[in-house]
Amino acid sequence: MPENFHIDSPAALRKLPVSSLPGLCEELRSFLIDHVASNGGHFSSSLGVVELTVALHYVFNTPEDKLIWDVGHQAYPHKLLTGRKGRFYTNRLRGGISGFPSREESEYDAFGTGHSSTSVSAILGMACAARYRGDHTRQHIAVIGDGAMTAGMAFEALNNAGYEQPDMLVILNDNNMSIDANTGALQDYLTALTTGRYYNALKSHVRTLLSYPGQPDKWPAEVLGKLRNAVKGGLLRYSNLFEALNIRYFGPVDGHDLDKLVHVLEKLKHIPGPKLLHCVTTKGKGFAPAMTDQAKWHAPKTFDKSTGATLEKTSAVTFQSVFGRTLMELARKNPGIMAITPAMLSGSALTTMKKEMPERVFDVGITEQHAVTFAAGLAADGLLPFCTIYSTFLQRAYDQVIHDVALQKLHVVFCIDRAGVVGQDGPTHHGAFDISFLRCVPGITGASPMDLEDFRDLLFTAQADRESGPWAIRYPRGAGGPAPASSRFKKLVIGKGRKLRPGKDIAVLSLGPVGLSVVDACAGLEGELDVAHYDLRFFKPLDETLLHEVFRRFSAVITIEDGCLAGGMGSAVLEFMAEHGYHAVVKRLGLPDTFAEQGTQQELHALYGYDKKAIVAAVRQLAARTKDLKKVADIL
Ligand SMILES: Cc1ncc(C[n+]2csc(CCOP(=O)(O)OP(=O)(O)O)c2C)c(N)n1
Ligand SMILES: CC(=O)[C@@H](O)[C@H](O)COP(=O)(O)O
Ligand SMILES: [Mg+2]
Repeated sequence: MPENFHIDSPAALRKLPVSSLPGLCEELRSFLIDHVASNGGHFSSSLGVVELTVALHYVFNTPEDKLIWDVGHQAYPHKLLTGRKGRFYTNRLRGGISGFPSREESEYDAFGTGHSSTSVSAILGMACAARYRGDHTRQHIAVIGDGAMTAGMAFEALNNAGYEQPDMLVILNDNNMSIDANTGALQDYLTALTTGRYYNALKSHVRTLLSYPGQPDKWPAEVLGKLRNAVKGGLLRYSNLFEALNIRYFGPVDGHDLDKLVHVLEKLKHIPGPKLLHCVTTKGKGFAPAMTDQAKWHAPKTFDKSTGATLEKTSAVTFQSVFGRTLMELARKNPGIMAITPAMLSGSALTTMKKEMPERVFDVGITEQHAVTFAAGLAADGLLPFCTIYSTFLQRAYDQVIHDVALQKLHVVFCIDRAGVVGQDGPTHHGAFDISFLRCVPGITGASPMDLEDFRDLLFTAQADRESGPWAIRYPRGAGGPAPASSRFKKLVIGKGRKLRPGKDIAVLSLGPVGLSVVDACAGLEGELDVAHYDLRFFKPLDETLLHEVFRRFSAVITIEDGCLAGGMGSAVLEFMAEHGYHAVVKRLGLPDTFAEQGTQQELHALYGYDKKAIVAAVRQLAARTKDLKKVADIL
């Protein structure tokens, strides 16, 4: 057994001599490589912060001292060192530990994360709370990556911290990568800092100047003092972004050098006020393939650890690949089309388009709010932005959707990726709420394709009519049934659904790819029940003609959506029914009023009652119930 393998608590860690720490890091790395190779998960960010994690828990008195991991996808070594090594085999699995820090899971997880750029605000809140209580001993540390630092929210927090001046430490983990290459002027600035071109070079020139022999004798003390103040307080301070915000800047420091890290962190413990330590690390450190192709190894599926070869090969055509290809196809014909992604270039399948037409694809950093208003600006000036955002991250930009796009009737097409349950990322990442929060925004056209061909047609239709205002097209993570049969586009009628199957016993209304499970369920019920199936396709505007037909013909209706029930498509159908005075028994299937847990998408569809089996059961149950009701009505 490796020497330090038993270390799974910071208390035990702190008993080790500093000289043992590199050995522990090696063991943690090899555990991580083994684990992710056989289970998949977030990988290279965790590999990059092994030394930093060990040093932080070594120097600081966690969990009394508060430590927050931004995004939290790099927190695997933190989990291993804080009592979760034994349960780590359940990481991201249904019922297992979360892939992100979670307050419910451990007292060492000072703040739940998953979405980016929250750590500085949260640690500032804790630091101010401690100050208010008169607690001046507790330490407050946030670890934030260079990608996460691009978000407005991180800067809002720094701005506030520089003003409030509580004792807190921000560790900027600069690995020069987001998921894909980090973009933006900030990254250039950080690179300049790490290569010592500006701030540290200036600092050292100033030091030399101020200690030049003989000078103090020649210049009057008052003049020298003024010069010193001017240089230190003005020139030096304003040549560093963080110093300019009243946050003391330290670094850059090699984030893999344990001696150095322990030494610097010990020192910083005793320096009051807000401080930022610029730590330089390598994403994927210790696993050669991950250091070579860092984007690919952000969150791999299972792989062979000796070769780096992927083990899970799938031939399924995904919504993402169809999206990437279709948008390029449309953009070749329509010069107004632009693509925008807030730091999810490869996840949103825009990498190829970026290569082919770089000036028409904007990776704007982790800036969902900016991404939406930037798209609004492009649209206001006559271009046709396809603003591609994961459903869960669009939550951040709700006001921008309403105020900057919808209110001004701008033709922005929101491509809402990862809609519905996403799988093992769990509650922080499920795209549960978008139908509900978009359905109430006036003027938006909201749609969800059932299959890949329909998806292409929706994308085509969304760009075809410049007067159609904002669009939202939601689609899930992963496979979308058979590949599109046709390479031609059909212009769809906005707000029109389709009847996929006539029937007389019961009607099922579906929205999006869950419709494919309904198709299977109906086939399974053949000969037993005659089920009608309607694909609503649009959740706004609703297809009122279709709904009149449904409620005139059926007294039992099931609605199915991959999203939350509260305010969702089923709710819209109920509103329609009430408004038009129809009476029917309506059973809604979708996500209940809880935060959906983690698990594979299939597991979650089953758990929340909208996989094929659950649909069959729901149809049978509702059919039996309405039969009974009919009998009672006949007797009465
Ligand atoms: C609000 C939000 N937008 C996007 C993401 C997706 N995301 C997760 S990690 C990541 C990159 C973060 O880069 P960085 O902070 O530098 O950490 P690294 O991966 O380099 O360790 C992105 C874009 C997210 N989690 N939250
Ligand atoms: C931590 C984070 O937010 C991303 O890494 C996210 O897990 C990516 O999800 P996809 O794998 O669905 O792109
Ligand atoms: Mg980074």
